[in-house]
Amino acid sequence: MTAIQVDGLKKSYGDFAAVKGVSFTVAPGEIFALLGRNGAGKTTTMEILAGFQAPDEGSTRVLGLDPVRDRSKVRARIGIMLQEAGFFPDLTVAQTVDAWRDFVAVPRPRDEALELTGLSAKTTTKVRQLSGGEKRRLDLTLAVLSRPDALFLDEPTAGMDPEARKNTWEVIQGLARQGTTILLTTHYLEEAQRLASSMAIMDQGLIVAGGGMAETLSAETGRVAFELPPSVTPEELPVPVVTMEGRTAVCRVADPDLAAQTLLSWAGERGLRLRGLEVRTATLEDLFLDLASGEKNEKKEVA
Ligand SMILES: Nc1ncnc2c1ncn2[C@@H]1O[C@H](COP(=O)(O)OP(=O)(O)OP(=O)(O)O)[C@@H](O)[C@H]1O
Repeated sequence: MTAIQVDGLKKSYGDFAAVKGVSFTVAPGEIFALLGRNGAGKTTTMEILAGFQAPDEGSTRVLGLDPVRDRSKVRARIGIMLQEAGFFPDLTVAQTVDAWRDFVAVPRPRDEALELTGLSAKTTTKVRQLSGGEKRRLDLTLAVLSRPDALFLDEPTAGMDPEARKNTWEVIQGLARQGTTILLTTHYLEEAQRLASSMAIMDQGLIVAGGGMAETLSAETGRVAFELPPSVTPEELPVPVVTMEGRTAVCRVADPDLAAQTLLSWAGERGLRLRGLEVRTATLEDLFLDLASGEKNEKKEVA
């Protein structure tokens, strides 16, 4: 059973192909991150799933329904938080939530929704007096009012301070634990890595990497970095150095623990210290940088 299914999705704006054949699935209760640079096609994909736009080609299913043909049924069961919220600036937070509750069949009580997103203290504040991060939280409040089965969150934590971001992660994780399927986009890779169990990285309308977060990252090379001892050249080391970042030697290896052990015993035999030794498995950021440098190399080869 899948909550969201996308097969061969394509969408153009005039002559410009924004999404060029995208496929992925999201299981019920899963948090799925759609990642990629500005203009990669993430919002377009999300808007099609939320029924705001029709695809040119391909099929999409949300909770087993067609987001265009079964638009009203889908809308009743999903929550949406897009990049730009259309609030009335002169309404208070409470008035905004109350107005929105009128559109929802069985809405959460206003106070419960505001408590959930950490906005209880701002009930009587006018929307135009909210900070950027607080507006995102108000948007999230409206998205969860209907207790949706699937949530679409386009950059949900943009503009939030670290504490608000962490609180929002907890809200999102809590909703997923209760069974809500969540598709989110974000430019914060640490956020995606922390929240999502699956992901797709889009570039120029195509998925260039994707799958389970843990599986994808464990297939990537890890990183061992340390300060190169003054008397040593990178060529002498028992593990190949890929880059020097100032005096820091960086090795990219499949098994970073083993590489660190090899380096430490090599240094020990020579009475050397590897200051600032850092050993870690791959992060999403490494994957992004690898994709970007692979692309650069391809461009060089073509040139
Ligand atoms: N209504 C539109 N008309 C024409 N071009 C559009 C329209 N909407 C989006 N595009 C273009 O399609 C491409 C993909 O846009 P999209 O908003 O899906 O990207 P994104 O991955 O969400 O980017 P970001 O991270 O900046 O939000 C961009 O080049 C954008 O300029």
